[in-house]
Amino acid sequence: MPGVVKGPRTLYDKVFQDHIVNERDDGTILLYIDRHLVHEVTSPQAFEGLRNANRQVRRPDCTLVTTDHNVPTSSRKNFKSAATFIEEDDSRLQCTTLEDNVKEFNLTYFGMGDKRQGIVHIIGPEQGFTLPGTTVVCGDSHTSTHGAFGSLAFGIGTSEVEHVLATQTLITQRSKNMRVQVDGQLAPGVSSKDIVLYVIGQIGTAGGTGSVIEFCGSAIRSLSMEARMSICNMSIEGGARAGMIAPDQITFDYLKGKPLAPKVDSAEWKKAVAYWSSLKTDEGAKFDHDIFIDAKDIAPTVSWGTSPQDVVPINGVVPGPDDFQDENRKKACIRALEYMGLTAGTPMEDVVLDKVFIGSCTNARIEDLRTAAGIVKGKKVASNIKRAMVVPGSGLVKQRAESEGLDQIFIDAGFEWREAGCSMCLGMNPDILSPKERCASTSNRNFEGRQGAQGRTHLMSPAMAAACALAGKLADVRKLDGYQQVTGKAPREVSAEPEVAAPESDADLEEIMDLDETSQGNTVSSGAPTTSTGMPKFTQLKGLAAPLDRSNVDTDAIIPKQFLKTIKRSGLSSALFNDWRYNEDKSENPDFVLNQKPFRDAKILVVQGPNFGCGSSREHAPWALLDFGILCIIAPSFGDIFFNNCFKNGMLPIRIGDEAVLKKIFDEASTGSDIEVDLVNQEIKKADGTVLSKFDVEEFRKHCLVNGLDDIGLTMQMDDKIVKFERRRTEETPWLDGSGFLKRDRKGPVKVEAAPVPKTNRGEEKTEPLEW
Ligand SMILES: CC(C)[C@H](C(=O)O)[C@@H](O)C(=O)O
Ligand code: SF4
Repeated sequence: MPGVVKGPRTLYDKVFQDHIVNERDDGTILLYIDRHLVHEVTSPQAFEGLRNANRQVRRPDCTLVTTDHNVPTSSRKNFKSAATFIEEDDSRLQCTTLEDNVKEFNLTYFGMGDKRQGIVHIIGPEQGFTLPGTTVVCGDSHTSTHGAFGSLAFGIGTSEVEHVLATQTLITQRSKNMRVQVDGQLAPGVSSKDIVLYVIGQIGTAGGTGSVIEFCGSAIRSLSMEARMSICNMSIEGGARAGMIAPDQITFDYLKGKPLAPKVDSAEWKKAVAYWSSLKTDEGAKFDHDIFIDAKDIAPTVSWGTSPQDVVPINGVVPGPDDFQDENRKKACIRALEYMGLTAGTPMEDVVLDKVFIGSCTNARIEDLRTAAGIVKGKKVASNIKRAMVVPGSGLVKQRAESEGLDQIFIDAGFEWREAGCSMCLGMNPDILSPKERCASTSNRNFEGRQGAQGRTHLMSPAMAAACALAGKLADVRKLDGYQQVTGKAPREVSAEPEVAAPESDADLEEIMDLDETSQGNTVSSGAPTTSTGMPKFTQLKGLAAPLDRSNVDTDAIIPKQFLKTIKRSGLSSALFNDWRYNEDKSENPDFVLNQKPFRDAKILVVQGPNFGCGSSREHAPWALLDFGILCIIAPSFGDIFFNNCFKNGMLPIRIGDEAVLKKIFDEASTGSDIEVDLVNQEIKKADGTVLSKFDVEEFRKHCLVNGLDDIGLTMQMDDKIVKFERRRTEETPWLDGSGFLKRDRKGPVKVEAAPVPKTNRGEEKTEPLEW
């Protein structure tokens, strides 16, 4: 694990260091969190945990809540309340539970009746809630978006959401530093989405694992804030913990006039800009990994497979297994071609589409909509396209687009103009693909089943999606007349006036601020368990180990979206690996390992391919594994958030990097013999006691697992240190205490007394002391 940095520091080192409340000798750090965004999918169990332990939200003034994943994007003309508007029972319950929680815990909430409602990663920047140099978290993997402001922003699981709500801190470790430098001029037709797809194609979906990526270079500096957000948004698809871009004049100009940013030209603004300007990587700072990219090598890029690393230039062809050296990638390619219904060697431009989706937290900002509208203006969507949708990222983006007449351009061309939400990015709402439908999408994930069971997703930029809609197949935007006017802005000089969308005028904001902040009342009470479930001690585990020969197993595959609409942690076992475990007629797929005789009772999963649990932050993935009976996963590498989430649930993920050793364990597991995982001695053994491998585990995590400790209770014992940190924060960066509408009706930060006796998640009193 990287240690404290002496000498020149990176942007990440600086922001991280500025938020350390406490550091243990083993590198476990208590990190202060400035900004917490909350949505309906990953919060119900967290609020329930607070309620069960009689805890409050420590900083309502630093917490902003909205609803996005479940909301229908149909017209809200007759909207009265989420309770009456949302037809689907589980979706409605998740949204109304959120509304109950925001009322109970006194939080600021943009509900469906509020113009500021939208995708959580669109509304944070839009409101100036996201500011340079802050730590930003959300129970959502695309929190990385906010790193475009030079903040350290990352996704967390639901247990960590609860931890932040209760303590405004997180227990974490330092990440490695990775630099992706993109220099030169982007060619016309090439956008920031193409940059990030290209980068992921180069580094792979595990390329950034364990790292925070700093994006820099002249091509990045020339981008607007919205374009930068699209890049940082997808750093998670490159496996990184977060993506960051150093703040500059473009950032400051974007923030001017935003409701929650310091007032322009006030003393606070000047102080803030002086601090923000210091947030740059020092000359000579060390990066653990360095990637250099020449912007002119990037063409409009599209995905062909089921992982965001499966990309080619639009004028390329569908690759085949022979194009890959690595065995895991060869196997994954065969699977992906079959799933996507593609044949190696087919020109990408020959691939015929069914649907087009312009939306998501990657590309549903005003600039994205302007670009797409510029392409389709005066033209028509091809007749073979069954449905083309534009879904603005927030109510304010929608309002702005309508004031510019973009809605009419889209409607005239044959697009549907929708209300704000996540929509078809993952289809937790009514917007989904039917089986085998092929979609051009501006979203960020092309995993199996992501946009609908058996749906086929091709990722691309808004300009490209617009061009595809017109062509009815994958198309090269550069072949359309006049595309340069819309997409081919020459990169700006760094010092030039930024071409960012003008901030909302004060008059607009006044009107917006007068809107009712809390959504309409509802009467559905939470159905979450009233007692917490608890975390048994983990010392030794002996049992069957199921061998799984797959790489890049994403959390969408571990538990698909339709099962996330629960407000409980339990009962998810039947949903585990749903699309692999069951056939279309719901019968069991006999080829899937967990359906095979001995492995139905597996307690351990041994995964042969890398990057297990990549993608979404959904803690439902470890909950489903746990509910099935699997307490330990052995794999070459893991997605960072999933890895973390396991520990929070008393589960042990073990990294075995040595291929030969892993093969030995895999082969032993395949025989159906028991395997023993001895956490105390950090050994994996055969049933007869022969040691197959030693393994590493961080000391603090081991301590918590072995003793079944609840880290919220532990952290609350550190209240004096948190209070001291907050005092300093108020003095040095006063703009971070609640301001604007977040201050309304609040008399300063809420003070929470430290719990006298720490309790476990299950409410048992703990006796095990821990030295911080
Ligand atoms: C629901 C949420 C946990 C998830 C995420 O973490 O990314 C979702 O936003 C997604 O895009 O899959
Ligand atoms: S990735 Fe999609 S589902 Fe996830 S937050 Fe963004 S828009 Fe919503």
